[in-house]
Amino acid sequence: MANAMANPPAVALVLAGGLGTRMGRPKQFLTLRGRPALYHTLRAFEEADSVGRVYAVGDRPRVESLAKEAGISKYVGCAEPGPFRQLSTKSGLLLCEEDPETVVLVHDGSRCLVTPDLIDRIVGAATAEDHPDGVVPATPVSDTIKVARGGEVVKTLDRTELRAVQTPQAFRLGLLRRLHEAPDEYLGAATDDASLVERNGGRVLLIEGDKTNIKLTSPEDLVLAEAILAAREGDPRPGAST
Ligand SMILES: Nc1ccn([C@@H]2O[C@H](COP(=O)(O)OP(=O)(O)OP(=O)(O)O)[C@@H](O)[C@H]2O)c(=O)n1
Ligand SMILES: C[C@](O)(CO)[C@H](O)COP(=O)(O)O
Repeated sequence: MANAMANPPAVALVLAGGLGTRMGRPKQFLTLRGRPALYHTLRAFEEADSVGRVYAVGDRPRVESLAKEAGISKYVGCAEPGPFRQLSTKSGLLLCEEDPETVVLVHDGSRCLVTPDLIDRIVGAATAEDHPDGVVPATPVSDTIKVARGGEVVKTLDRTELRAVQTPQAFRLGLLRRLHEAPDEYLGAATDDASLVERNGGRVLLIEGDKTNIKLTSPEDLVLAEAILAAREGDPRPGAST
């Protein structure tokens, strides 16, 4: 009980706005294994013990009806999306009514293969004694990454130091909300939330991510996502139940 008081359950902020330009349509409502992508995302947070409440950002009527269909008992509310990712995060953070010390998990709704295990590991690291300013799941990079300019290689990076980062990313609610008071141009240059903490001099801890926690970005990702879900459900034939 004392431990539960020291570490109140985290809240999740699931981003589901955006146009899906690279996918050709908003991807959070695309069907995977017979369910909208966002359904799978919300279910993972519902099943994660470390999460007490779930907020979303997106088209409110659609998100609410989906949360109901998915049986999300932790669902609290949905904020209006902004014109780009960080303004959607900001909008969602303003809806969160918890104490500033509460851990907030910002997650791409389009990472619909996130697991309760990964979520709980992130919260565990965020509430550990050494109290990092941010916790981010990451995987080693397997391709060689080159810096290019005008179609020509400028240099090749040392990939032993490179990590591909994912969401959920965990922070203290008060800190992340304060960092989102920055001008829109500054927020617009950030491609994830952790980079705002880094630029503010904060300490961001990396924990082992999950290779299957892919982000639906372009059409070919759907094939992979279907296959991963099928394997998790013990079905060797991707798409067989859709
Ligand atoms: N204005 C935005 C843009 C993105 N997102 C969310 O942020 C996550 C990552 O965004 P991204 O993959 O870039 O989505 P889109 O902006 O829709 O895609 P694109 O860049 O191809 O248009 C997604 O879960 C998306 O729903 C959001 O809530 N609000
Ligand atoms: C936050 C993120 O998922 C970390 O990998 C990624 O930066 C989002 O990028 P997007 O272009 O907004 O999809």
